[in-house]
Amino acid sequence: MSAARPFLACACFFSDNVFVGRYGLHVRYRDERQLRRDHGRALRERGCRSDEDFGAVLREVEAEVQRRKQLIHQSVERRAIISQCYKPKHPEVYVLQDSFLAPEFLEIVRYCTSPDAHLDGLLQYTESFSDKRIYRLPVFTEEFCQAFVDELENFEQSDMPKGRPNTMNNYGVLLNELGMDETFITPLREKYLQPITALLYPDLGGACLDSHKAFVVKYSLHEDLDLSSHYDNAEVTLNISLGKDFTEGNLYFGDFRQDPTPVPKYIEIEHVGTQGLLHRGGHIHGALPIASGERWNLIIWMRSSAVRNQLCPMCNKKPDLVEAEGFGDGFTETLEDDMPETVNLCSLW
Ligand SMILES: O=C(O)CCC(=O)C(=O)O
Ligand SMILES: [Fe+2]
Repeated sequence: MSAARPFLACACFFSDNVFVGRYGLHVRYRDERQLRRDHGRALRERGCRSDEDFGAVLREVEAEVQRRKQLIHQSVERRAIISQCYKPKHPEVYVLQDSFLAPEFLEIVRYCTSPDAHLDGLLQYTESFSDKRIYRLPVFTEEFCQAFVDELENFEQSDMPKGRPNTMNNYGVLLNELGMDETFITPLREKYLQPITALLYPDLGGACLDSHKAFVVKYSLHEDLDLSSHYDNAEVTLNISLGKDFTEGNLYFGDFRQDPTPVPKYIEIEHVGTQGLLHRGGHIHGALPIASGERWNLIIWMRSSAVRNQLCPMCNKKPDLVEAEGFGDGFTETLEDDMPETVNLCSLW
């Protein structure tokens, strides 16, 4: 079974999807000539005109590639330091309990795990947005969200080493470094979320989401205000609003990555405290700037090795597998025996 195998990453992490913040553009980077050839025009169109401008982009991209190369090692070190030295303010929030979850969410999970559960039945419990396969559902209680954000602020104010949540968000917390994967996020994914995603996204491996990357992102007026358009390194994403109070900062969604239209139509969706939005990871989206307050979200990028082993969602090629720590990027080695003529996404459905 794939679950027993170590999780791996795709080598494209060290060259593809490098975000150039100042021009809001994702680029691929092998060397300077290739960067000019592949992205020179798009960069010029966004205002990168002089040699100095281009030099600054080159330095930013090279620094990001270097950061990625050191990432695994540094993350392991941070995790060790945090587990030895950090004193949680709310130790109880590290271990998932039913009491953290909204009664309506537990009701949805009960429905999805019942023998006759079906998609139309589930849709009675959730709010769906147009035909985009985006769903809103209650997840946590207010009390849990408050205690969790208070805990994260305590961590933020501590002198513990902190990593960036992903290549685009600068502020937030990587939950595996806080030691929350085993006791919180994995049980949440396996026991509560998977019955739901199995009905909503069977074609994306929703019944066999076997790993994740979970982090909290934070926006405030003097930190990140918004998030540029992107797609996630995930088959299915859950984005839960933890508060605090904020105005504006809606999410927007455009096309599905593999299905772009010439003029994408965007829809805006408001984030409601304690509630989650489920969407396909490959759905292009971003967050509009907040106008006041602080916006904290728990993001869970859920991955299915059965799906991504066929095609890496970040480079759109057969993954070039490289070793990784923990869940890596959710790939596993595919053995000859696993490969029927047609891809058996997952034996559970
Ligand atoms: O801030 C948000 O609500 C969106 C975050 C997001 O899309 C991401 O981190 O992948
Ligand atoms: Fe995202």
